[in-house]
Amino acid sequence: MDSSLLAESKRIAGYRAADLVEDGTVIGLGTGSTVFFAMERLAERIASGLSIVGVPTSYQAAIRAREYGIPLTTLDEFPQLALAIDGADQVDPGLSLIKGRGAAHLREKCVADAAEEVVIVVDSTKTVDTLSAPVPIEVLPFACGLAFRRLTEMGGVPVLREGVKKDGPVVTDNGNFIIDCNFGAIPDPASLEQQIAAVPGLLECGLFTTFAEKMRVVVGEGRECRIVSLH
Ligand SMILES: O=C(CO)[C@H](O)[C@H](O)COP(=O)(O)O
Repeated sequence: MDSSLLAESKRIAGYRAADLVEDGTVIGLGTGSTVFFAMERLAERIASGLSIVGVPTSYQAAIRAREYGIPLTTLDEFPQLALAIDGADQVDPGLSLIKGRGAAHLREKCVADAAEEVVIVVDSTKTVDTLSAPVPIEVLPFACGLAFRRLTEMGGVPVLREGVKKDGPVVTDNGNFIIDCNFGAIPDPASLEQQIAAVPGLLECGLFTTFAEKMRVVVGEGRECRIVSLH
């Protein structure tokens, strides 16, 4: 997909998701370029009278939301959210996801858990038959060596994520490191998510397999979009 069609696909998905937001609600604001389009549309709706408050999932989301004039709060203040809008890196037919390109998946998973409904916005290049992208994993720096050992024992190929315009490892908004672990094709993402969660020091991985029942995925393709859910 060329870059202008890709941007249009993201825009159409983001706008459609923002139109699902109801007045008077508290919503999760995910991280990434597709969610920015949802924020752009929310800003338009706020200018027309929509009243919402957002819980940002990252510094990036908070900064952009402020630029758009979206009022913000915290998950501590509102541990129950009506809806969360977020992006994804891959989506399979059972609505399992890989997230975390932006290293924000730990907070994104907390916000998805808090939300009654999760709306995922993607362009059509993100839909796959089987998840296979490297899985981002937030790791306690103290446990990095152990994490490499355990992930290798699981059959993965772990790589410490390095900064761009910053020497050394990426440091997350929570002060931790990110390992991108390549498992090849992932036929049973729920089982892999559980295995990773069982390793001390691995704080959260980018596999999202437990939210499918309350999820809608808005898939943008050029000027069209479709909404996928399990029911
Ligand atoms: O998981 C994420 C950040 O941690 C993003 O939501 C995901 O990477 C999608 O980003 P984009 O919409 O820019 O493709």
